[in-house]
Amino acid sequence: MSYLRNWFSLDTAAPPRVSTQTTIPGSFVEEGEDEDDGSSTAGEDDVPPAFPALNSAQRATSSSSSASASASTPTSSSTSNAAVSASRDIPVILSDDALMPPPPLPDLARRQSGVPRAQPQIYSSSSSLSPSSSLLMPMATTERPKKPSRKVALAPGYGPLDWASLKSSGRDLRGVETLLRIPPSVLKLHNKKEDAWTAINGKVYNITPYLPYHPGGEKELMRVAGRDGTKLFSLTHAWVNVEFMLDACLVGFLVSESYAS
Ligand code: HEM
Repeated sequence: MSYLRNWFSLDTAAPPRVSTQTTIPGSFVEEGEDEDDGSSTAGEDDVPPAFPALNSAQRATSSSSSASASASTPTSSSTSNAAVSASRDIPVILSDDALMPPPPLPDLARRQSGVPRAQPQIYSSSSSLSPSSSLLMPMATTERPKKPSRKVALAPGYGPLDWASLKSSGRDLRGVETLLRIPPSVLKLHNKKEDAWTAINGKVYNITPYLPYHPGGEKELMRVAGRDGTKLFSLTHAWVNVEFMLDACLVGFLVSESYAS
């Protein structure tokens, strides 16, 4: 308890109490309420380290106030060293101005109802973070699709996976022995459902086997039968990997009339 008294006691002018108890050298004396007078040699060893530390920033900033505090405290010659250091160590209570300012309010707490929330910093164009790294609701679920899907209902057994397994089945989907050089005049002869070719990005494909598998429907796909369908294809779905989808249907390469002969 003596160390607590040293910390918090302001009554440093009070004369030290003289212990009436005799201490037998070498015997253990428990540091009880009344045994320790702070003046014995053994008591000095038990004085806790100064708090704040002697070289701490807190002590440096509050040196003026603690100096005045100790100046106003009369010290008698009988006051122990521990008591003197205790008067210097009185914790200084900081005013609101001296305290660190509180952290800014989180964004949600600052929101007002009806007022749209400002774009968070991580969405700024200079940021490399994508919106998916935010805790906000994903944009995709809140926005309506710009255009309704024009996909058709495919017959059972004609889904994308069925097309993939047909491609890898080894069945002939080309209808030709070797890859050909095909001029536009030859291409336009293949414009019937049961014999439909189209050219996309310079490659000519037999699209007949793919017709029932096309998610956009047979009718749409037949619009490019017998001609160069590159433009219509790209306008409709440039993201579709036609080279991969129709690799098993490749019949040759589109060439100019003069080059074909
Ligand atoms: C010739 C090679 C073609 C291939 C391999 C092909 C393949 C595909 C594929 C994979 C899809 C589904 C796209 C998706 O899920 O996002 C699709 C959708 C579609 N395709 Fe094609 N397509 C071809 C040509 C064409 C052509 C020439 C047209 C004519 C305009 C067309 C019209 C459509 C339409 C309207 C859709 C539905 C798009 C939507 O989701 O709204 N396709 N096609």
